[in-house]
Amino acid sequence: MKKAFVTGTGTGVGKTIVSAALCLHWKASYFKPIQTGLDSDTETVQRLTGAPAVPPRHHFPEPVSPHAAAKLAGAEIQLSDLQLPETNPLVVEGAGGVMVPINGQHLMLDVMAHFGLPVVVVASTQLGTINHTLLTLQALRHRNLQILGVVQVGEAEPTGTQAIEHYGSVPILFRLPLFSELTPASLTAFVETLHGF
Ligand SMILES: Nc1ncnc2c1ncn2[C@@H]1O[C@H](COP(=O)(O)OP(=O)(O)OP(=O)(O)O)[C@@H](O)[C@H]1O
Ligand SMILES: C[C@H](N)[C@H](N)CCCCCC(=O)O
Ligand SMILES: [Mg+2]
Repeated sequence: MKKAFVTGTGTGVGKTIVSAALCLHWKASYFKPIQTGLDSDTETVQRLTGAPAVPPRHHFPEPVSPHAAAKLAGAEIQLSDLQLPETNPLVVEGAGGVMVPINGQHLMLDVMAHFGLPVVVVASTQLGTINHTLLTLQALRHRNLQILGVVQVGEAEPTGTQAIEHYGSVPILFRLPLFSELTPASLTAFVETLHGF
């Protein structure tokens, strides 16, 4: 099944760029159910891939946690409002990391359980990633969510990679290097090197 929910160890780790890579690799559609801030991850993915995209269910202007962005907009995100598109293959991107609140009682983890998709965890290769990644994996397993693997973003760092594989009992699907120029061509060239999933 070429469907995944792309989460990460936090905001700004590279979920959108990894989602774009997966959209190219799987020839998948893209869906970002909850967007906060004036930037649009959907526009970024479409610029880099041309992938079909389902518009966000919620897009709030304040670049803060979804629960707060909704409140500032005089709204509230309901889990029942979030419907998974039928399209296949499909890449869904969360907002921030797994413990990000979407309303007064639900977290991004609840959105992931609601959708029931296998999960890809995006993590930096920088120092600190072992702790962040193992905590994220523990939270996912606590909710019995299927984990496809970890995608690392950044320069190769074998100590962290080996520790995450060993202590996290999880495959590293691939490592996305930092591109000096992030373009459809450079991302496509990288994706052509991917095999096996
Ligand atoms: N492999 C990469 N090479 C170059 N720049 C990158 C790479 N991955 C991410 N970036 C840049 O780092 C910043 C954060 O990446 P990105 O937007 O993918 O994070 P995110 O996890 O999706 O954040 P959010 O939680 O806001 O959705 C962006 O400016 C993006 O262009
Ligand atoms: C605004 C940012 N780009 C994301 N859309 C939302 C990140 C929420 C992070 C909340 C937190 O973990 O403190
Ligand atoms: Mg993003």
